[in-house]
Amino acid sequence: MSAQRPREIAVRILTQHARTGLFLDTLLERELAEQPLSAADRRLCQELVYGVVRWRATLDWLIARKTDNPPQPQKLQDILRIGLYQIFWLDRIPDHAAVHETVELAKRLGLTAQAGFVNAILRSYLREAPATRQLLQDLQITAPHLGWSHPEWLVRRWLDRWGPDRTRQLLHWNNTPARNYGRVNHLKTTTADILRRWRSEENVECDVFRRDWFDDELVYELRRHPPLAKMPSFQDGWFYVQDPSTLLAVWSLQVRPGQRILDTCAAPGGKTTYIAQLLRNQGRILARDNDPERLEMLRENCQRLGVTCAEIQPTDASLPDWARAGFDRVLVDAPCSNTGVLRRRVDLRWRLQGDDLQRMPATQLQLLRQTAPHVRLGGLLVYSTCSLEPEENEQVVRAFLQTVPGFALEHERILLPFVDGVDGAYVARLRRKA
Ligand SMILES: C[S@@+](CC[C@H](N)C(=O)[O-])C[C@H]1O[C@@H](n2cnc3c(N)ncnc32)[C@H](O)[C@@H]1O
Repeated sequence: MSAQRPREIAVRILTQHARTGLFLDTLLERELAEQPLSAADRRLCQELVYGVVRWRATLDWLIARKTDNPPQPQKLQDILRIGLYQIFWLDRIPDHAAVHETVELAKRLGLTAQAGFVNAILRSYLREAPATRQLLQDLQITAPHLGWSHPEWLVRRWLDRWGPDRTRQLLHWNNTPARNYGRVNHLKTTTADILRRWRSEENVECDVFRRDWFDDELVYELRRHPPLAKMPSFQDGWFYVQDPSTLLAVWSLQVRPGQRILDTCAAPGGKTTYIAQLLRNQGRILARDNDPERLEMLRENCQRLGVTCAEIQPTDASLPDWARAGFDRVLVDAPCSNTGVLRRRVDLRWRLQGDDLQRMPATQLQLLRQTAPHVRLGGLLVYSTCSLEPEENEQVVRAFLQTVPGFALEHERILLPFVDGVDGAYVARLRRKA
């Protein structure tokens, strides 16, 4: 196969994504594995794909202003989006190069007849660039769902709840590329050793990241690093990549060595492996999930991180199960709408539907109800999500407390990106009365 250019690959991924609905990460991984691109071209391809999906509504608004019959056929629309994204969002590509490359791209992809149309729209925006930049800024105030490229129903509910300033901070957060954080795995190394290895052998630049829900010198922001999966320290299981918000649920569990812990929705294991670390592998974790592929990831992660205290079991936790009881700690890290992690999963905002927030709580409540009997008297049940929505958080917990006797709410907390500087997360700790 002849070498392909990053913009061509980006259009192909975007078109496939629109046609098949496959996850962007999957498509990117597949395409980039097949193409011999330089590191810079890979970065450009990734940036175009993620950027265009993230800013889709704003880009389409720009395109619609200049065309009579929006939207254009998929491939043409994607080419225009890529052109405009380079002009208004990517500083490092000179404007004229962005136009030239995009027009050539249209020709190479068989749209020779439309190349003049692409050229006309992009050049017209180049002429009006300062005014358009101002227009885009105004749009963030007058129509934030378009100005910040989010579903309108979601922005409306956030505005009702938090008002314009905080909502804007959240929308900005969601459109900012996510940072990578490594949690040091003390089952395999010490903080001093991994820092030495990162800096001297692996050319990593990192900063310690501290919050009140985990120990100091545990989490590091990886500001510069080689591809994570290729780092020997990653392969050796010296660290796990996760957002610091995910550690709050485990902190709430109050883990002590020797305990028996049930982790009902465990895959791919970010929390299971941290629980094992706090247990110092002394105690038992029963780690369950109902998704075979994710269970495989859980297995690999436990093995890589040296977790020896976990038994992994495929289980549908929404069904009754009387076989196991008497756990000191039970974690229900429930499937949810994921509205707290939209910056990490850029295509998710377009998959979300308003009725997800009616559908998910029933599943979440069912998981809590079926899991509750496994907690020993006096033990703890922690419920967590990465949703910002009350329907999936406090309302589920209230519905549980009203219908299942014998539990008391001990602690509840929501992490908000614009307050805590981490992804969104909700955690409630309930104690089973002795
Ligand atoms: C938020 S994710 C869990 C993330 C995990 N705790 C971690 O920290 O890496 C939710 C998980 O619930 C699992 N799940 C969904 N429905 C389930 C069910 N009925 N029984 C068991 N697991 C379920 C999903 O497969 C998914 O892995």
